[in-house]
Amino acid sequence: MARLLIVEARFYDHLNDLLLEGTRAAIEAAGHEHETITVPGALEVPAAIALAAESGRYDGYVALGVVIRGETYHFEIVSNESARGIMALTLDGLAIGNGILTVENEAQALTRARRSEKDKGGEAAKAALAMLALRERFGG
Ligand SMILES: Nc1c(NC[C@H](O)[C@H](O)[C@H](O)CO)[nH]c(=O)[nH]c1=O
Ligand SMILES: CC(=O)[C@@H](O)COP(=O)(O)O
Repeated sequence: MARLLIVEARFYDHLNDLLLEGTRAAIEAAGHEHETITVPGALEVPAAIALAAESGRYDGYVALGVVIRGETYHFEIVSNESARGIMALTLDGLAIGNGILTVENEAQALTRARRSEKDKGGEAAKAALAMLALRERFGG
């Protein structure tokens, strides 16, 4: 049984609740266990994963959050830099699924967060599990 850490950037409570539902369902359906920690925003997710990885307590990670475009360039910073940080961690060998939504509006977020629709939270969990299986296949 694998232990996954869900790292959620809780910027929009109602959207994160939907993402978490899909993520947790996917992990439990695969017979694994999970814990959840919360950070303020997507920019804090990579560092939180890095800190958790130092503990050696987790086999994989799921990053969750929602970034909705506002009026300024900050959308690009938050979206691109959180993704870049997560990608760097995956290239260091961590099994991570990235379920941080980067969208234009709440309607786009709702469709992707709902388990009954695009279920991006479940998708991210399955990606983390797939990478964990791949690492185990190669003896990591
Ligand atoms: N606007 C959104 C943010 N912004 C906050 C940053 O992620 C970060 O917490 C802050 O800059 C302090 O370091 N975060 C989201 O997750 N979603 C947003 O829409
Ligand atoms: C994605 C963001 O950081 C965004 O919510 C910030 O809004 P604004 O660009 O209007 O300050």
